[in-house]
Amino acid sequence: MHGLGNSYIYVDMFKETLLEEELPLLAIKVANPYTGVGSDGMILICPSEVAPVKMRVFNNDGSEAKNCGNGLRCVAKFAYEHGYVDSQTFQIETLGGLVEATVHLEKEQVQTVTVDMGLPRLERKSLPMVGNEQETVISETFIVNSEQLEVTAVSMGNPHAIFFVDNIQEAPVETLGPVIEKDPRFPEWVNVEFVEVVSTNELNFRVWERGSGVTQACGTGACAAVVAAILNGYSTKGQDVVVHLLGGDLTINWKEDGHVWMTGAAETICEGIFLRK
Ligand SMILES: N[C@@H](CCC[C@H](N)C(=O)O)C(=O)O
Repeated sequence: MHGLGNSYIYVDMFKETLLEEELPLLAIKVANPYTGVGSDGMILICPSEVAPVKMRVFNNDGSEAKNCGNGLRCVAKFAYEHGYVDSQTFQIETLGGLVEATVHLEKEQVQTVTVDMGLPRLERKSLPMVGNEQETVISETFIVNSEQLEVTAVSMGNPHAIFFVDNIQEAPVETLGPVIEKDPRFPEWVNVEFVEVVSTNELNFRVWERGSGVTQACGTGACAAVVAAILNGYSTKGQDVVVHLLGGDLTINWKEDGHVWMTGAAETICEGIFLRK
């Protein structure tokens, strides 16, 4: 399945049994475009004790992440269309906590999904980012490869470093992205986003994802970008902001109550059997 081209191989753990220790290598194998299926990683759709369904996310380097916005929309679509939930609004457990998803239907098929992504966390310890644990990181000077940038750091359950740029076409995604991803100031590494402000309700966005590299879209990253834009005075809370990603658009709203809402597409590509060797 994919959300705006951010593709994962989804495994239905209501039916499959996998050993915990084989998961990282399996993610690497299925994600390989030459000897596997090819994807940004692997997502497990699991039974949960606290919600109808639980999501586990593995990047294509085998590392496990705590959250995935595009993955949540696809898990919601899968759970609804496979009858694992009995209403259009339901909770999904993630390693980052519980979120609420609402599926929107056309002819009984889920086309788009809205997810209450919860509260962004801004203190350094929630990323984590080195420095005073309680401090926030808003437009802080960040020198990398002798270049002086300004970073805003936001956790959406997973860590994001956001850099505002004048022109998205010239954003150094593939050059600085991998360097910042593994910068020691982020001990658990970080997702790196470059954002161009088009207007108060429109952003252009490119991402270098932790553990996966350049992807077509990042749902948690788009949420973090809107939070960062508001923290930096480019936009305001309580309005829809359209984020243009390589794979399409997401609508994000950081509401007055502090919750971030994300709406966007979820699509099934194919279903099949992966032969494990
Ligand atoms: N593509 C995702 C995020 C996947 C996890 C991320 N690479 C991490 O390691 O935190 C999204 O849509 O949010």
